[in-house]
Amino acid sequence: MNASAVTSTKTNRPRIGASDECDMKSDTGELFRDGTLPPILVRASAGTGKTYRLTARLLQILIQGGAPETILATTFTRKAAGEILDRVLVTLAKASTDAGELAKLRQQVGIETLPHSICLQLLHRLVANIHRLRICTLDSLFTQLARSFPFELALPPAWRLTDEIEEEWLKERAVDAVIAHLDPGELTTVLSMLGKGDIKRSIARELLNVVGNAYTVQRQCKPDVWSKLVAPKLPEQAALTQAAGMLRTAQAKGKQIPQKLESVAGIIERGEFDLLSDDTLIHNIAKARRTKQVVKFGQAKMPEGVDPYLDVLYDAVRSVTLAKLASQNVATSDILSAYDYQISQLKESLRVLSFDDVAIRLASTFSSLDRSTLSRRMDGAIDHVLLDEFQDTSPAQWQVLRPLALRVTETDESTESDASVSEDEPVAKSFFCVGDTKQAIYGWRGGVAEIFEAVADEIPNVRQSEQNASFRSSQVVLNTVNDVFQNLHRHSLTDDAGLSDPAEKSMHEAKAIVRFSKSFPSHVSMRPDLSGYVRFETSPKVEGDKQERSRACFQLAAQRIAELNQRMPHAKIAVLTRVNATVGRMIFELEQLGVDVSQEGGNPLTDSPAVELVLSALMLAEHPGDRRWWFHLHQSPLGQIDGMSPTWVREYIQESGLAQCVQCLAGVLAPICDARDTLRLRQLTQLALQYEPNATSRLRDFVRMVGEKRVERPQAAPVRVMTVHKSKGLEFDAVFLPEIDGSLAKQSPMCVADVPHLGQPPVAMSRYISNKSWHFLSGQWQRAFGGHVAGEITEALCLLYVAMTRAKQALYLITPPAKDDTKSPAGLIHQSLGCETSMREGDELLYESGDPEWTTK
Ligand SMILES: Nc1ncnc2c1ncn2[C@@H]1O[C@H](COP(=O)(O)OP(=O)(O)OP(=O)(O)O)[C@@H](O)[C@H]1O
Repeated sequence: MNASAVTSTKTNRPRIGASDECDMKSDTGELFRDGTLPPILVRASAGTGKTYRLTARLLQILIQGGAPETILATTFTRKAAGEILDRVLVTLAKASTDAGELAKLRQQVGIETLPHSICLQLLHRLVANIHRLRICTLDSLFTQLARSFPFELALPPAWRLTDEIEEEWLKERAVDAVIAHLDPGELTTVLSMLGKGDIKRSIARELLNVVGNAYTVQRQCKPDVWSKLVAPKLPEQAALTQAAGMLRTAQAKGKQIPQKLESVAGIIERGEFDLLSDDTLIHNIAKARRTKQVVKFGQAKMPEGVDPYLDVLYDAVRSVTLAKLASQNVATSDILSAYDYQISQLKESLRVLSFDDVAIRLASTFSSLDRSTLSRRMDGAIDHVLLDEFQDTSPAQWQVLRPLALRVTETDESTESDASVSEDEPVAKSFFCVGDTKQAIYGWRGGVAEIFEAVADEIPNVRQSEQNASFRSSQVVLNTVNDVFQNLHRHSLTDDAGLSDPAEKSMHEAKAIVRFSKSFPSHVSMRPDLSGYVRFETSPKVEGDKQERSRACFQLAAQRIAELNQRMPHAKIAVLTRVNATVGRMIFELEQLGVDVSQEGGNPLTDSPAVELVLSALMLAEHPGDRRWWFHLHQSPLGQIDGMSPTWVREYIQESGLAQCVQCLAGVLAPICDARDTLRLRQLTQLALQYEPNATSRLRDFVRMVGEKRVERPQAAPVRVMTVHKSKGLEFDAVFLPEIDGSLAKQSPMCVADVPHLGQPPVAMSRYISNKSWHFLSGQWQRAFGGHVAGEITEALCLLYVAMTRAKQALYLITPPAKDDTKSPAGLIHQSLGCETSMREGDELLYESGDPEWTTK
């Protein structure tokens, strides 16, 4: 190794470089020569140290003299960004003084001669320039970028970002405005089109649903995306009349077929084709055409000679069905345009933007900016791009990142002539991207795992590497993970994978499962010393509905957790649920057993009765005539305040502000509060302080915000409950999955997008139709619908993978009794693991591996 420490003459910063003759190899396997780090894309399985790898790259750049302001590292959460920065600083600090730590750092960055002194110099330099180092979330990067391009992005002066709650309110207000601007005739027509023929009970709810499902996706598309699905023409009237006559008079045996033909002939004559959209005969015609067989009805074949007339019938039904879908698409497009107008007006008047708004404006601006303008306007060039959790990047986000990524990977002259690059210094630029397509669980927020694949195509000379050795999980846990995901083909769900009929939803589902399974790499543990345990069991059999059955799972999980918590009070235990709604139910079961439990991401403050009292006082001021609030306050110390009345509260707020008033009311309640309520009241006052600068005149807006905003306890309890989505990036000694019984596929989507080019916006969009009607669709649309379904199944598998791989040592899987081949995660696990005991009975141990008496390391 011939590495030497040098100091860059121009910038006077510490720098370590490799000689021309010698490559250096770090323990991450990256080679670099003379200050050049190769562009690299790492496919890293769960627990294999993405953060470690990214931190190593960051340190390599810094040690080679990369200036902090030229580095951009993005990750998924603010917490992860903080962890990366901490690791860089702590690593350098330790390596400055400790020989052992220096040896580790040398190994990590691949520089055997790295001295203490350089680490110390770097540390000083970094601390002095910490504000210049961009380690942030994409949201935060985009906000910074937006501030550099206010005119191009047409941003209103003094704009601010909305949060999720405000965004929901604005959405509701915009939908109300859309409804108010439709005349009653338009409203009925639009709703009947949107709701597929039914006039929905709640107009606003239906519109909110449409907006929630389609608005974000369609914003990135061309305006005509909703008109791409075109219905074929109805057959000529003469052909229809002839078909009706021929079908009616066809010589058919038996009773069933003549009756059917008579009935369809009548429908043809009356032109009521939509009655046949879901008809078995129509399905059979479609199937016979696809399989090149004769048309059957029941067991019998259709009489000879009617085929051409059945074709006319089929074409007519197809035309009418697709025309209806096309008109629903137009109605959806109209509603979304009206909504876009209203929400844009509203946001402009309030001078607010959401993260999505910023990303979309940036995406369209960045695609037309040249690279040197980009560098100049961003307060200097970014020479090093490091992207974490890349699988969850959305197409719009990639459009913003792409020019930055291309700038640091292209070696053409335009990039070399950037003003910010000094001529006597080697151009040190680098690109690093890490992610795991098996963990792509944010499809619903616009994340598209395929973008990961697109990077491999778009970034010139990018090297690809894969890492599957986990520093997190025990081999026992990983063996189960390997067995589950590599044996998914054992489930009957994959039986249709051999089909070649794109009109069959089950084929797309089956193919997605087989694809996932075939590309699943074997995971190995780097911690052979770690004891581990996996247990898969059914909960007791209970009478009752689904709610009761899942309650039995939660109770069993709570019981096992209470035992574990008693045996190992310091073990970190997590219960991961599929949906938010069940988090509270699980917490309830644990609290019943006296387990100290907290919720990741927090609960709304309304989980405290003391907070509820303060909110009642505010509601009383807003609605003096409503006795409910009086009644609530009456028995509490707030009811005893001298002169307490709606006027008293209103005047207090007018004179001293909302936060002061909340603090005063909290002070009155303090003597009767336990530690938990006291903390929640303090958090309520803080929330009021944050809310005050942008407060509306209506107190109920504050009350509603408190009811919706999640506020975390400052310190997590040893047992935590959260959704799988929230658990991303986290790890626990033991993980409980008590909600693996739900269907793998989500409910039918509201709309489907046709995305022929990876990572690009959709070229066409349509409302969804049920699988029974897919045969009416063109090949292009069948692929789009199938692709959507496959994407959802893949996401469900990703969700299970993320959940199982959060476990360091132990994994507990609990399901209610069910059929063995049930189409749920539990069914997949049961079949993949080859469990011999059936899932049908309660209290059954289905699978066990490792040491039930495992202990934490
Ligand atoms: N090279 C390494 N040597 C020792 N421990 C490591 C190494 N890399 C990572 N670890 C440890 O392994 C665990 C998992 O690392 P990390 O969280 O970075 O994984 P990850 O790839 O981001 O996982 P996931 O994608 O599942 O969130 C952490 O406890 C981390 O400290």
